[in-house]
Amino acid sequence: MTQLRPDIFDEAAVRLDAVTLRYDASGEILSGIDLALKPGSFSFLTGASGAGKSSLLKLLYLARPPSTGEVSLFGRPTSRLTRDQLSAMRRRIGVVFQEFRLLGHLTAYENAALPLRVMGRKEAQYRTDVEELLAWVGLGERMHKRPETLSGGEQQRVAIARAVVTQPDLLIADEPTGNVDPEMGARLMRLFIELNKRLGTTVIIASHDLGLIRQVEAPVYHLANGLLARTTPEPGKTARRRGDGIEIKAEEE
Ligand SMILES: Nc1ncnc2c1ncn2[C@@H]1O[C@H](COP(=O)(O)OP(=O)(O)OP(=O)(O)O)[C@@H](O)[C@H]1O
Repeated sequence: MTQLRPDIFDEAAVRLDAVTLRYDASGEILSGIDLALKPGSFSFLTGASGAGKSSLLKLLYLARPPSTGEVSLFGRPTSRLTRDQLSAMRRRIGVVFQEFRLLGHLTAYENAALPLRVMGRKEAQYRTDVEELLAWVGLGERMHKRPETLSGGEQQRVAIARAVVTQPDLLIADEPTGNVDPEMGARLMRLFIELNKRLGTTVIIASHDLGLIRQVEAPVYHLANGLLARTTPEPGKTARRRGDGIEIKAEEE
C-alpha cells in the first residue's frame, strides 16, 4: 500500500501517488506518476502516440487499477473501495472514449440518454434536455439515427453528449475532437468549458490538437517516457480568463 503524502492535495478531485502501470512483461507504460487536480480544474493531457495517455485515463476512470501506487478520486483512495463503492464512484465520472463505444442497436438519442435510464430516471423528465443537448452538438436532425448511419464526427458528438448528460463531477475525454472540423472542435470545447464553469466539473482532456489546446488557458500535462510533466500554458490569441473560469472565444451564434 502506498503511503499517501499528507499535503495540500488532500482535497484533490483526482490524485495519483507514485502510480506505475505495466500491461505485461514488456515494460512500464507509466513510471511513478504523481498528479493532483483540484476540484473544478480544467486540464489537458498531451504526448506522442503510444506515450500512454489512454492508459493513464483508464486508471482515472477506474477501468483498471495501477500496477503500483494509488489512484484517489474525490478525496478517497480507490484501492480500498468495495465493488459497490467503485460503481458509485464511476457514476460520478463521464467518459468520452477515443473509439466512442456507442451501442449499435440504439439510436443517437437513446445512446445519449442511456446513463440517465441506467440511473432510473423517467424519460418524460429528461427527454427535452437530451434533445436540446443533441441539438446543441449539431445532431438535432439526426438524433433518431443509429450509429452505423452516422459519420465518425457525428458518432463522436453522441459519445460526448452521453458523457456530459449526467452532469458528472469528473469528465475524462480521450481525443474528443479528433473526428470533427476545427469549428465543431471549438464548439465542443465550449461545451466542456461550460460544464466546468457552471457546474464545477473537473475536466481532463487528452488531445493531440495543439491548435485547440492553445485556445484555452489551462494547464497542459505532457506524458513522455512514462513520466508526466506539467508544461506552462501557452494561451493563444483567443484565450482569456475571467475569475476562476476559463473561456474560449465564442464565434457568433
Ligand atoms: N491492453 C493492453 N495490453 C498491452 N499493451 C497495451 C494495452 N493497451 C495499451 N498498450 C500499450 O501501451 C502503450 C500506450 O498506449 P496508449 O493507448 O495508452 O497510448 P496513447 O498515448 O493513448 O496513444 P494514442 O495517442 O495513439 O492513442 C502502447 O505501447 C500500447 O501498445
